[in-house]
Amino acid sequence: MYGIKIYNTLTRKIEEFKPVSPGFVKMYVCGPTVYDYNHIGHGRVYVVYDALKRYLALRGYHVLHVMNITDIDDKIINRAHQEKRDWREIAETYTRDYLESLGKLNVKVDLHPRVTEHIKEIIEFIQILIDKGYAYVAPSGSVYFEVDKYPEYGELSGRTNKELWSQEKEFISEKKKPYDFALWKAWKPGEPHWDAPWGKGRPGWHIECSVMSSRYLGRQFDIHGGGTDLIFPHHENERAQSEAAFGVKPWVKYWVHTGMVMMGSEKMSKSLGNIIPLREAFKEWGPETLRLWYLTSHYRRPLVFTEESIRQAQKYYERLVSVTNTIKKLSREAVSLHRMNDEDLKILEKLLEIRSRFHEALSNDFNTPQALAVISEFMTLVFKEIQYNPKYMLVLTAYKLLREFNTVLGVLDKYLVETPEELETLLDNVINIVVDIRRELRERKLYDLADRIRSELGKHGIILMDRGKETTWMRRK
Ligand SMILES: Nc1ncnc2c1ncn2[C@@H]1O[C@H](COP(=O)(O)OP(=O)(O)OP(=O)(O)O)[C@@H](O)[C@H]1O
Ligand SMILES: [Zn+2]
Repeated sequence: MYGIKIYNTLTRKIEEFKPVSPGFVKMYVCGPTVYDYNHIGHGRVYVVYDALKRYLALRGYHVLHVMNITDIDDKIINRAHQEKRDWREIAETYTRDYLESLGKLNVKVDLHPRVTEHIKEIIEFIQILIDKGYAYVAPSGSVYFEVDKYPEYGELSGRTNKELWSQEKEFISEKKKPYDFALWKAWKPGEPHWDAPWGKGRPGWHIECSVMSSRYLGRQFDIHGGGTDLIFPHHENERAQSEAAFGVKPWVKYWVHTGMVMMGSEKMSKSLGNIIPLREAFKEWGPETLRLWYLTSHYRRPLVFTEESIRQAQKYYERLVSVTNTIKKLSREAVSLHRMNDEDLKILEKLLEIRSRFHEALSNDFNTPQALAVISEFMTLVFKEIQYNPKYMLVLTAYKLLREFNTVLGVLDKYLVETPEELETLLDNVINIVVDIRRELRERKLYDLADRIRSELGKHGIILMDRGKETTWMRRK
């Protein structure tokens, strides 16, 4: 099997993937600021890391996936003021929308830490930075990270020129340097606040991710994700804070960033007003199509929204459903044969070669569009060859492969489970076979075996009634 390789934004190279602890992958992804409905740009981040996690799990790793919820922030406070609502209510409303969206997209996150539930840890972390001389308290009571104390600043984003570091201009008058950034924001009237040793206030944005990732994943972990829009300043700042506080290098082994969902040549963004909310997209195209659409482009590339590209994803999804139904039908009807001819062997080899290329694509910097192209070849093989040569072994192998593909795609779950009706039919068929064999046993006067079958089935509520040579049966409800 292919070794997994992944692109690391920090080194700008595709690297061999080796987690800090063998077999255990710790992954942190920057989640949403819950001040508005999620749009289809956010959905890409959710789906890409979920699919990556599923692939790593398929390759035998245990993955712990943490995604934070930013439930206190300038954007939430502003929204609360605009709408004259409590900031907690705003956060609650859009957290619900976020969690519902994940459910629809079939994204499973292991832990969802919220900032407001980690204020104590945030204060302790800031205190460490102050004690170690990396942070200073301004006269207002705000606390800033002193960027000049961390020599590696700018490496992640490739901004080696300090001129390009300037941020949080509104605090410029009290910062030592224009590029220092807030760890703690002093309280202003009308704003939520918590008590801290240097005065009441609330956490800055970047500190939460350093704190919550280390709280759940330890002081060093494997994958840190989020959109490319977060590389500067957010991830640059997170890295500076964490490496300064822990003295561990590297804090994160692989920085993995997803490209932006674009509207034409612009990033899809609330502030530009060019968004499509996820909940509308679900109604229009369905979550499965959307999930596949995200995977049609390489995760590092921008993904430009067009109706045509979504329609293509929809067609692909319909074909996947159709191939699933075909395989299920064949698996019910296929005959088990003990012999295999050369033609069968060739098809079996083709199936296994497809499987191998599926893994080759995904293990090489998680190339999902290539994996989808390989699955497309698989579908053609089922429709053009296996359908007309439904040997049990070929059908079963195809079924197994489809399940394996879906482990990553995550769009066929409802088609791959047997429905209650299908299970009923299966059970009826199995009982009929047992009853038939029992009739033969009775004909051969092997009454002890026949009686044992009747009493064993009886224990499971299946009652056999003999009348002469014939046997009828019923299920005790
Ligand atoms: N257009 C987009 N395409 C892909 N990912 C995006 C897009 N916009 C935001 N993200 C990602 O979604 C996650 C949550 O982002 P966050 O809540 O900070 O978004 P935001 O910046 O508030 O959105 P907006 O720019 O629309 O206001 C982050 O990982 C971010 O990188
Ligand atoms: Zn973050």
